[in-house]
Amino acid sequence: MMFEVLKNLACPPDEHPTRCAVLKDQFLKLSQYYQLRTAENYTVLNREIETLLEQEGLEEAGRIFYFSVPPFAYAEIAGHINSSCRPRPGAWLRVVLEKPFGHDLESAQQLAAELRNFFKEEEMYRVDHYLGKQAVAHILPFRDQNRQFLDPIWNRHHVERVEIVLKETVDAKGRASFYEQYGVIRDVLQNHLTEVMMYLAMELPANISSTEDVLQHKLQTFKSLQELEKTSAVIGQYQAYTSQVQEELQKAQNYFSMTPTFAGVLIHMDSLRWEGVPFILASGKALDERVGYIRVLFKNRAYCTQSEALRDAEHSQCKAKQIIFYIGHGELNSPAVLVSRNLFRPIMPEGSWREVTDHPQLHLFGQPLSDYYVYSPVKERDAYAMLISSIYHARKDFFITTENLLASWEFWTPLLDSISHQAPRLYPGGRENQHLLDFEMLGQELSFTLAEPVEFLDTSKQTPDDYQTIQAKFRNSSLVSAWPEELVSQLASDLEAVAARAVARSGEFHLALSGGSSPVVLFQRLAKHHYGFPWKRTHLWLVDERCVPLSDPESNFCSLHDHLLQHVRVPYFNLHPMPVHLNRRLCVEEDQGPELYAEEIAALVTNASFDLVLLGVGTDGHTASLFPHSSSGLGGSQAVVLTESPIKPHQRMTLSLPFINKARQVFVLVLGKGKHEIVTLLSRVGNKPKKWPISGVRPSSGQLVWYMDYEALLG
Ligand SMILES: NC(=O)C1=CN([C@@H]2O[C@H](COP(=O)(O)OP(=O)(O)OC[C@H]3O[C@@H](n4cnc5c(N)ncnc54)[C@H](O)[C@@H]3O)[C@@H](O)[C@H]2O)C=CC1
Ligand SMILES: O=C1C[C@@H](O)[C@H](O)[C@@H](COP(=O)(O)O)O1
Repeated sequence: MMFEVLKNLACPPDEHPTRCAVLKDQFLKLSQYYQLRTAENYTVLNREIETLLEQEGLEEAGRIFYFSVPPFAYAEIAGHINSSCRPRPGAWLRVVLEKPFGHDLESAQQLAAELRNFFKEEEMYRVDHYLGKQAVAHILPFRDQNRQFLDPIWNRHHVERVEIVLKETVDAKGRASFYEQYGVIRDVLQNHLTEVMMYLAMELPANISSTEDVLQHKLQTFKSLQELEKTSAVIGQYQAYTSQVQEELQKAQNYFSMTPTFAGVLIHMDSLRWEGVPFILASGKALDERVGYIRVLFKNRAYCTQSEALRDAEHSQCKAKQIIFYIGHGELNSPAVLVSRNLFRPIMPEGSWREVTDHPQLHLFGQPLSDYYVYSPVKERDAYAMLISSIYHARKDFFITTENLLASWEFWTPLLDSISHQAPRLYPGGRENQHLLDFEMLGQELSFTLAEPVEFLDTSKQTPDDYQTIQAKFRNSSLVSAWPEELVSQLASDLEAVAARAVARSGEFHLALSGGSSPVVLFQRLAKHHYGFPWKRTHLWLVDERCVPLSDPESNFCSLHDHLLQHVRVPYFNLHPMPVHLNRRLCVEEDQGPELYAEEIAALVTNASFDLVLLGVGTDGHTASLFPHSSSGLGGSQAVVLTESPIKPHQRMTLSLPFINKARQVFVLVLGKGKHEIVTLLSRVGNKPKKWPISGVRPSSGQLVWYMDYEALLG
């Protein structure tokens, strides 16, 4: 058995064959093979270690246990080590764990909790082998040693974008049982590429050798990551994957895997340094080349007057400016750090990195190699060799702590959930992929640049007579129905048309908007597709508000700000948030917030009649913050009232039903299967606002239009 293992062991490429044979021999002498199944097996192992130490007259420094076992076995093995195999007091214990460390936040928390029962944090070494790769391990030292050059430019004013990429030519053949449960985001992006991103984006600690400081700065960066939406990612799957899964997992011929083998994800950060800078993470199997790199591309604002022929070719300010940490493989076929010559000459540690000056006729990222200062390691080292040596030296810099791990899962899990039923784009694999997987950024969203070719379309996704918008009646009012994207696009266009008519008529447009999740897609659509919208003439009012500070993420105004206002130019004096936060108190009756809002409306809106009110519907039939059996707002003469919601946050401020009914137009947006039941019920009931407040929405002299997607309408 040991000989079999040894046959497959290789020494580093620069090790002389004779010395390699000696090393293997030594390794064999020091190795013993035990099968560890029962608690007794571990007790025997412990006894034998102690006997051996005694025989050799050695004092034990410590023990390393390397868990090269599936994660389901972790807890059991950890328990045995803890109870029977800990070294004597004074000697250390180090356990090495390999990913996967969970599947999502919940499973990672569970695994972490199980391990915590047996090991202290400092005893655990969670491996992310990318942190052992030389180019990655050099990011922080590079940033540290080149502070003088980087300080002014390592920020949103100078960085155009950051790309962190791991492309592979291999596919998942032979590993389907693992890969099918994980996919590329869990396999590569959640760990390797995220860790690299942290090294690039974190604030640099004064002392980069302080593991604790590095960790704290990393955690701070995790906090600044903007939440990922479904539209933050594009996913693909190589065509042969499903048949490999069918074969390896003995699945039926009609089994289709939804596991992505390729993903591109767009990440933004809410930090002073990085706000607005796109971080693009991409990885995939069965791609055209094997390469890993990190590319920081700087903005180029120079205009060069002289013709190209007369410019200093290497240092011209008109050339692209970039810093590349080349992880390996690809055209260079070795790790490297490259800095555009028109940026600065980097300071590199002499003993471990050397400058490469004989440039082959290579082009890297659009530039000849001679345009860069190029450095490569003096001695190439395997990532695992570096990590294992760190374990011996108790250096924890390159390992993943529990906090770090959970912060990463917390960030990725919502995206993983939101795309779990999304069909990945199929790609043929290798060079044949051509431009199929190219993607582009549009604001906060990513999309493939090419439309999906017909031969790859998954017919199960096609919808009957789709993409047509149905015009019909619902509760005797106009109904527009379509698939969600078309519906929202129609609603946004109709809204712009209403705005244009109102501005033509009166010079201004008074629009009252609801909160909650449904209008968010509309806000995003308006922000990104309606550049002719008369925002300067638009007054924005709130239909309802939660009694929280306006900066609270629960606040409707905050959501309106994040998804719409920050992208368009509405004069600030045309913004009318509800006064829920007065005298440092939230919705206190004596503060008379509702009365103040009603006065503001009366002062600015002709006849106190909004041009357009946008509403939604809750599954219980509530609309605005008017809930079933509410004691206020369903009748009476008040324009604005305080109400109680059955769900948190309970206190609300809302326009009243009679006041909503004064509007010139009311649009009701209803999205999703979850609303089908209430829609069916509403199609049958009359005017019963006490039971179902939405049923009382009947503008007295205005128009009501329902915008419902097919799932809400047809289930
Ligand atoms: N970095 C990566 O992408 C991947 C890492 N891994 C990790 O690499 C390691 C090895 O993976 P594979 O060789 O594919 O795993 P495997 O499923 O082939 O199992 C490895 C060994 O664990 C032993 N084992 C299973 N249950 C055990 C138990 N209760 N007690 C003691 N031994 C037990 C098996 O006998 C086998 O020798 C694991 O830690 C795994 O999580 C696995 C796949 C991908
Ligand atoms: O951790 C992983 C997941 C695997 O799917 C992937 O093939 C490897 C790539 O690592 P490397 O060959 O070192 O670039 O890493």
